[in-house]
Amino acid sequence: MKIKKITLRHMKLDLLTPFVTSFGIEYDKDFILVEAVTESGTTGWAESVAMLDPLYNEETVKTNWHILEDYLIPIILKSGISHPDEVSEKLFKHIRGNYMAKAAIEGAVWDAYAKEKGISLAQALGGTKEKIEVGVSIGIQESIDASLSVIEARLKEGYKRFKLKIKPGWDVELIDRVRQVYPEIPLMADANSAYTLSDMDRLRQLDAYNLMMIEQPLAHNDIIDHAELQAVLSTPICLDESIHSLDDARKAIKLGSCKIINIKVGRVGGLTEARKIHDLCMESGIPLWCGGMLEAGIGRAHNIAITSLPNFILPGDTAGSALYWKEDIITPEVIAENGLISVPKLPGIGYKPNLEKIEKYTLLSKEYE
Ligand SMILES: O=C(O)CCC(=O)C1=CC=C[C@@H](O)[C@@H]1C(=O)O
Ligand SMILES: [Mg+2]
Repeated sequence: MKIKKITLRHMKLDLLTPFVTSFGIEYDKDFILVEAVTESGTTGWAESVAMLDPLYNEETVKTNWHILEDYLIPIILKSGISHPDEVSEKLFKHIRGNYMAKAAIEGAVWDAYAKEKGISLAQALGGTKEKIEVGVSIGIQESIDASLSVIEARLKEGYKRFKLKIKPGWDVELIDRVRQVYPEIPLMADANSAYTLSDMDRLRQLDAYNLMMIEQPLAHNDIIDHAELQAVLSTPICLDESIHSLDDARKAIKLGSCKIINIKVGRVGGLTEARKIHDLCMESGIPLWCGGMLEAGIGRAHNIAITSLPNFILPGDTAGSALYWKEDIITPEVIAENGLISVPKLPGIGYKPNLEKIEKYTLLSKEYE
């Protein structure tokens, strides 16, 4: 397979409601959309999950555009590709970091490859599920009552798991109140690195609430302190930001830094690496779930495909499009019915990019041949 043309688009979609975490507020979503056309005319699509500002990690829309334009696209356009695994294992191997940029173009190659084989992306990855269970990620609200109202609404929609963003001062009281109202719901907390080991006693208070996990309590690039914290917490730690590769996952498991891992395809450099982490975690008895980065429909489609692999045991963040966008850039939109999403059987990502909506939300586009 040979990619003859790549188009980058800087997209901007307005979130239905601002998304508040321990590190900032997102009112709308800027991201790069990658379109790759093969010599036989097949088109593959993927999204970069890099944010406008370097708040989740060091990558941004601008750094991605530079790495894609000056390094990754020239490599792809001059290479023959017999399998998408070659993109990360060979073609991009010498390029350090920039995982979200790499994942964006590797994902488009995977989509095109699956389409040329006439199989779904899920099938191409080795997925086994017909449906996936999904939950919701609920940002920091103006009040605990507001958080309770959001949970009530999502519970009625049938979502399978409730992730609450926490930070110092918005943690124990919040979880306590939620547990008073909802003693049994599958509940977890995501701290986005808002704590340090000095907060150990405060974090241990959360052990009283039967949380599924506490996600990324400590520094974004740490696995040592997380191992010390996990040794005293009965609640499983889930790592998100700390895991960028198969090697990071291996070391975190070896050290006992976590009992669960949140896979984000963009954070780990693409679907090939995500599948390798999946296989290691399956051998090691570490359950996975697929995290979200407020993706639009094409990114959500990739998340659905990877979540179809068997060790994605826990509900992920890939909720329905309607929770995020007035209108999505795919048809049909991603629909979660009673917290379940059917894994598409059509070739590739299984959702049709909506070119009219893509143009509507494109701020800038550039073609590379
Ligand atoms: O896409 C979703 O609904 C998940 C959103 C979400 O929880 C996150 C998005 C982006 C960065 C973080 O704030 C956070 C996460 O850590 O998972
Ligand atoms: Mg997270």
